[in-house]
Amino acid sequence: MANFTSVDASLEGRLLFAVPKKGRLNQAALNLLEGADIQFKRENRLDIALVKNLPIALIFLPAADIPTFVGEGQVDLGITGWDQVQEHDAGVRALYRARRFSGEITPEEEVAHNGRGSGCETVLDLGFGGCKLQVQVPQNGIYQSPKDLVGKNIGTSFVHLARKYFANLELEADSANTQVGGQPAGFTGKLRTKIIELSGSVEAACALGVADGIVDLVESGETMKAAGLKAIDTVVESSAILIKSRGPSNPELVDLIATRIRGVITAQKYVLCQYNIKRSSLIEASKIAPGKRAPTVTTLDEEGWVAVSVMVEKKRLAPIMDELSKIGAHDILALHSTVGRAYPPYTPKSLPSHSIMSNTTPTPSRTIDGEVRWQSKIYKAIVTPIHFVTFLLSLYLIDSHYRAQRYRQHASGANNQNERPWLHRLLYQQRLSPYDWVDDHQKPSSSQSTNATHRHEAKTRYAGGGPRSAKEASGPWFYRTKMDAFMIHFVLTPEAGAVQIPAILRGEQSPPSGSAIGSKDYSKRPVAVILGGGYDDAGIDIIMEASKGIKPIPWLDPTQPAPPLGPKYGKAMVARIKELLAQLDKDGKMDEEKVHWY
Ligand SMILES: Nc1ncnc2c1ncn2[C@@H]1O[C@H](COP(=O)(O)OP(=O)(O)OP(=O)(O)O)[C@@H](O)[C@H]1O
Ligand SMILES: O=P(O)(O)OC[C@H]1O[C@H](OP(=O)(O)OP(=O)(O)O)[C@H](O)[C@@H]1O
Repeated sequence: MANFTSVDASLEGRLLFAVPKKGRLNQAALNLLEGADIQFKRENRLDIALVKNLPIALIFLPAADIPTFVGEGQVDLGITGWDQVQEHDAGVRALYRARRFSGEITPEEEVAHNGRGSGCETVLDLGFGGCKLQVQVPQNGIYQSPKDLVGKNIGTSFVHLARKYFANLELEADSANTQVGGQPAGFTGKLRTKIIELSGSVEAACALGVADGIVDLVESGETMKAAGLKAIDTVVESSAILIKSRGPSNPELVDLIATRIRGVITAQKYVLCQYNIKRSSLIEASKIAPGKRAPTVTTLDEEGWVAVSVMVEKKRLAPIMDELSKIGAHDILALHSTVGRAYPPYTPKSLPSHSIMSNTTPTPSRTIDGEVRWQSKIYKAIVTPIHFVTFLLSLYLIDSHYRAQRYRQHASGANNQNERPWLHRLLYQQRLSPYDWVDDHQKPSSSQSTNATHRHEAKTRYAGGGPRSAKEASGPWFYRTKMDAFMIHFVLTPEAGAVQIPAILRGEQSPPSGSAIGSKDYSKRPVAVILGGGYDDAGIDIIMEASKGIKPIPWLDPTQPAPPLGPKYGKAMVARIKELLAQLDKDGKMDEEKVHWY
């Protein structure tokens, strides 16, 4: 039972969000909340949970009651089934119709109330909880069509929708009779069909002689079949939806949640399918799985073979994998859902060298040869700590080297420099780095003026730069040479990007994050999304789809030929990014939602 009084005060200022407390929609709704980074801890038996990272309180309610709470405006937002919203709507209409019949309200007042509907507005379809509310009768019984059930007993949990359905049937039957007998027809509010309200196990009603037919939900059809029933009509097709009240307390927060959930749904809808195939079959394979834009193709070391990554709708994955294997695709792998198939069945020899599976498939020495495995354990036990310590040491050395260099170069002018100026210049070639923050009250010298001013402008625009604290602003002349001054936020996976990037583009000040990299300064919105080489078209599509229409911004895609990975790679890519951004800025294209290659 809900303990509302004890948490009353803490609900103050929070958006109330109703979530199904049990049943078919419960787990999927909780998964969505987790994906949207809505963090909460639900105490045992308490039906209210305060969200830790947003001003939201979750209210756990039966799915059937959620439309009532949202419709009445006591709760701002809710997840429930479309069928439940329809049932609530039919109930509200029935109530006003009854009041009109009793003379309590006028026909005009009834129309006005109906115009306002149930008070619930659909925000978005959540893509799960798909089912149909169907009229069902005994498989071998005497009823063949819905009209055979007029005047009979109907068992259901959806009494209002069932009443509406049979009222229409009766009206149809009566008007047919009118045409024959010449009597006036019209629904009088008295239903001849008897609707019997049942709260569960509705399918048992016919066998037990309680009802002649039922109106109940069907998904797989297993329950119906097991109860010896068959469907003869569909009343409503349903899936889970996000609904909001007419006047939510915080419309911006409602939009934010909707955007995050939309991102999660997009990411859930697709999987990344990877496979190896002969280049000669590539065109045929692209017809089977064209991806959202185009498949990403990588040449393998084995002559004539390529590795392909492509985004595939999850529900079409199995037939697509079958089709691909038919035309000779090998090592088909679906990422993010851990579903995989290898054609032909895996043997170490059958793998093309350096194929996409080589990263994920254990090497023979690790999986087949027990002795080697034993040796490698000892080897690992000795070498891993050495690697770890060496890694930490090298980080320390790099950091202290650059820290010392920054101090030497910039500590309150030349007086504080340890070396003589000529030696300093010789050693460090003092010049601004691409990511420098140039202090506002410390104007660049005339020899640096054009570049530095340009850089200063670029910095302010592209990175939202400047001192991070008052101490830093009043401190010694300080250069920030680390990438995080330029990069606000770093995204690790397409799924994370589908949630995090839309949040940042919307201007959220504390968007969800899975990485410590980046300045995390969200006070200015970013001006570009720079896609790294680790994302292929499929991954990029997932993020872009979720971010569509939020803020027009250039998306920089590293699809041009690049130098091989190595010391030159980073520098070259950064130079290209900067060059492209400057060009887009010059051409006035920074406000267009477009992909540009760099
Ligand atoms: N078999 C099903 N398959 C998919 N979705 C379903 C199915 N049954 C119900 N639903 C959806 O889930 C919603 C909640 O139904 P469910 O029976 O799980 O609720 P509940 O709160 O547990 O109620 P009850 O106690 O009556 O079972 C339904 O309104 C419908 O939208
Ligand atoms: O077509 P199927 O996949 O078999 O699903 C249909 C069943 O699911 C729902 O009941 P639920 O299991 O939620 O329990 P209930 O009968 O107590 O409502 C519905 O009322 C059906 O009985």
